[in-house]
Amino acid sequence: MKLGALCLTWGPFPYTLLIHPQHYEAAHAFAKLYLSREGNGKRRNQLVGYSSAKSRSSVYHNQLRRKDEPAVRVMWLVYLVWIVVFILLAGFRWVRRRFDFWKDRGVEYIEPEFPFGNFKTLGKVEHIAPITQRHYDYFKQKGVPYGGVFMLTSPLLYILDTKLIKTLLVKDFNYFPNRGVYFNEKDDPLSAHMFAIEGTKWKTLRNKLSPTFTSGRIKMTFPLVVGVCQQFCDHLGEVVQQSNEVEMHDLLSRYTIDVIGTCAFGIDCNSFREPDNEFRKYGKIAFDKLPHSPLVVYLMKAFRSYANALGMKQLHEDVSSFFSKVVKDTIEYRESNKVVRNDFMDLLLKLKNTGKLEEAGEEIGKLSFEEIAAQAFIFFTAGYDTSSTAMTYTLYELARNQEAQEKARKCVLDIFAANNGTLTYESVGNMGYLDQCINETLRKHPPVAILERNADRDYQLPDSDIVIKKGRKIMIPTFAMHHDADHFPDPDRYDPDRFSAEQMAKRDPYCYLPFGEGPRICIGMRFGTIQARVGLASLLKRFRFGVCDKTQIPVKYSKTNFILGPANGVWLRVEKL
Ligand code: HEM
Repeated sequence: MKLGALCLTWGPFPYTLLIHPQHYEAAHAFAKLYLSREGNGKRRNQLVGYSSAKSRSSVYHNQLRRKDEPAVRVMWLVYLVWIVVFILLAGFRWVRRRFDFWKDRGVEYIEPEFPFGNFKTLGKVEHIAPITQRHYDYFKQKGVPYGGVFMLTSPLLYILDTKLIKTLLVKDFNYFPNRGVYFNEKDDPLSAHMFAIEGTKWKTLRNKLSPTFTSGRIKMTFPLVVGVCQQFCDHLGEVVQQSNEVEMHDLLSRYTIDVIGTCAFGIDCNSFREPDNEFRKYGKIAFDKLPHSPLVVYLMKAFRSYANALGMKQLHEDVSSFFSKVVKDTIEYRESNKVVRNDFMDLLLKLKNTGKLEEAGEEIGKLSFEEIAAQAFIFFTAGYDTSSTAMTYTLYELARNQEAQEKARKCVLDIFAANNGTLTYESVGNMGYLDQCINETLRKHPPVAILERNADRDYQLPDSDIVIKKGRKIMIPTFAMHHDADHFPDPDRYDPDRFSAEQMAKRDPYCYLPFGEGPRICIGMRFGTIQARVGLASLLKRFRFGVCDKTQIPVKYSKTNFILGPANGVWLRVEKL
C-alpha cells in the first residue's frame, strides 16, 4: 500500500498529512479547493506540496506540481532546518542530562562548562597538572575522599584519599587493570605497547619483560650508560667554553636519547655531535606533535572499536615507519653478524628466538617482531623525556638552592672518592642526599602528572553505595597530591630533607607516586633512576650550576606535551670546576 501525502505549513511549522489510498479522492478535492482559494494570502495554513501514489501521473497532479514546485523546495528546506534544530536540541538536552551524572549519584562534583566539561583549557591554555590541582583543591576543601568531574561529557572520578588509592591501585587492581589509552594493534602495531595494551595481553607481556629490568640485567647496561655520560660531560665542557649560559633541557634530552638509543636499540645516536639526528627528530614528533586534535583523541578513546574499524592511528605514519625500520635493521644486522651486546634489544631478541632469557633459564614465551618493535619504541618514548625532564628540574632547583647543591656535590664526591674516582653500579645503588634531591624534584615536578585507570567491571567503592560502572575512568592527581600542604608542608619550597629516612617514615607512601603504583607501576623505574643518578653525579662533579638572566622563575610548564616538561627550556649558568 502506498500512502500519499499533503504537505502543509501552519505558520512556520511544516507538517505532513499521510493519505490512505481510500482517501485520495478527498485529498484531490481538498488540494483543488486550496489552490482555487490561493491568492488571498491571509491563510495561516498553506498547502506547500501534494502527492499521491495514484495521482502521480495524472495531468491534474502534474499541473499542481508545476505550480507548487518552489514551494515544495522551501518546505524541504524548512524540514531540514527543523531536523538540525531538533538534533541540536536533543544533543543539548543529552549533554545537560549527562552533566547531572554525579548529582544524581550524590557525589560531590564541580559544575562543568557546557559542552567541554571541566577540562576546557587542557592543551590550549595549560597543562593538565594545574587543572587537576584546582580540582583537587576544591574537593580537598569540601573534605571528600573522591569527587566527580567531566572530561568533555565523560564522567571521571578523582580519588583523593590515600587509603582508597592504595585499594584501587593494588588490592582491587583486578577491577582497574587498564589505562584506557587508545591503540590499534592491526593498523598501527607500534601503538600496541606495554603502556597501552590491556587485559591478558598486557599481563603476559609484562611477565615476559619484567625479567629484562631486574637489577642484574640493568647492571649489564651500566657501562653503556657511563660511556654516554662521559661524552655528555665532555660535550658540555666544550659548550661552556663558548657560552656559560646553557639551555639544559635540550642537552639532557640528548643525553637520555643516547642512553636509551644505545641500551634499547643498540644504536649510537650521537646526539651531541648530531643534534638533529633522526631518533631525536622522530622522538620529538612522537611526543610534541600528536596526529589528532585532543577532541579526536578523546573520541578515539571513547569509541575505540569504531576508531579501530576505521583504521585510525595513534602515531604519525613517519614515526611508525622510522622505528619499525630501525628495529628491523637492528635485528637483521645482529642475527646475520652474530652480534651480542648486553642491552635490552639483546634480551628482546633472545625472547623472540627462544622464549627464554638464558639457555638453561625458565621458559617465558616468545615475542613476535611487532611486539619487539612496539616495546623498544615505548622504552624509548617513555624513557627519554621523563628522565631528561627529571634531571633538568633537579639542576634548576639546585641552581636556585646553592646550599643543597653543595651538599649534593659533597655526597657525590665522597662516592667517587670511595670508588677510585669512578662510578660503579653498586655505588649508584644509594646516593644519599643526591637521591633525596631527585625525589624532591619528582615531588615538585612529577614528569607524569596524573595516573589513570579504567574500570574493567562494575566496582562498588568501599563503604559507599557508589558503583563505578565498567568502562568508567578514575584519575589519581599525582601532581596535586604532591602539592598538598597536609602531605608536604610549604609545598612550593624545594626541600630535599623531606626525603630523609625519618621524614619518609612519618608519611603515607601513597601521597607520593611519581612512578605510579601497583602491578602497572613504571617498569623502567630502576633504569630511569640510574640514568638520572649517573648523569647528575657526573655533572655535579665537574660543573657548578646557577641561575642567569634567562632562567625563567618560576618555570613555565609546556601546555601540549603529555610529560610535564618546561615550556621554554631551562637556561642555567654553568661553571667548570
Ligand atoms: C624519571 C623517569 C620516569 C618516570 C617519572 C616514569 C613514570 C611513569 C609512570 C607514572 C607510569 C605510569 C604508572 C602507573 O600507571 O601506575 C609509567 C609507566 C611506564 N613506564 Fe615509566 N617513568 C620513567 C622512566 C621510564 C623508563 C626509563 C622506561 C623504559 C625504559 C619507562 C617505561 C615505562 C613503561 C613501559 C610503562 C608502562 C608500564 C605498564 O603499563 O605496565 N619509564 N612510568
